[in-house]
Amino acid sequence: MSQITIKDMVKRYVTCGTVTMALDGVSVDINEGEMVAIMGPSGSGKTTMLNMLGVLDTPTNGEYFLNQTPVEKLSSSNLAEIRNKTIGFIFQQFALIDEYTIQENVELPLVYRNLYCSRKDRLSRGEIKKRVYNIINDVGLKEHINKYPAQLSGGQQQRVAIARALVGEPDIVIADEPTGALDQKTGKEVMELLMDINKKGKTIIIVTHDEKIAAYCKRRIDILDGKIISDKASA
Ligand SMILES: Nc1ncnc2c1ncn2[C@@H]1O[C@H](COP(=O)(O)OP(=O)(O)OP(=O)(O)O)[C@@H](O)[C@H]1O
Repeated sequence: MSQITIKDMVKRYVTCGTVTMALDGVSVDINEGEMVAIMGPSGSGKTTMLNMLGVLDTPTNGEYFLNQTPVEKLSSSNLAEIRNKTIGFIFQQFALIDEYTIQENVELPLVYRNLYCSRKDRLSRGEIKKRVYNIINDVGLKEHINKYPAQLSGGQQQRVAIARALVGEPDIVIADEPTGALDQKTGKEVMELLMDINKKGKTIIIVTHDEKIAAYCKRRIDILDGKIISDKASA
């Protein structure tokens, strides 16, 4: 059964009387455990689609079912919970907080979660520390846990961002050009890490314009002018 179903999704922007169809009738199903690349030239609608998949934005028309639940029926607190618990996000420029240590950056999703969840579901300080340590260890950065982002290389910073995306144990990881700010060798290491995470059962959706990065994914969806023009297994 599909984890994600999008049906006839349209996103229309109107700026100074000019209409842009950023998404023009997109339909797609993504199953649990898939690793999917979304590809297309600049302006084709990739980021718009990612924003929809991540429930960061609402479509003009169309439907989105996440685990068979219609997203449009969810309250804003349910949506916030999905963004915190069900989906982990990774961005091109890492989006780490410079003034926070690696430990503090990675624990942020759990700190936010404690603010809204019921008292009985709250994680103790000790549990948070343990989960953060384990995930930082998994991405190979335990000796850097008390450093600040500026003291790490680009590849290491992206590993921190991956740890932060995973610490809440999401089912789906969404990555927007995760290797875009990295050299080729470091980008390859980050993709190998994402492949390992996918092998553990997480669904991974990556926006990229890089053929080499798309080749790590089992499925490739090409977008042009807001429409899916191809959806197939990677060669
Ligand atoms: N907030 C907005 N207001 C108006 N138009 C927008 C807005 N966001 C995106 N667009 C337009 O929608 C279209 C799709 O943009 P989108 O950012 O999704 O493309 P993209 O494929 O991610 O491009 P890139 O690879 O350059 O990031 C573009 O024509 C863009 O100019």
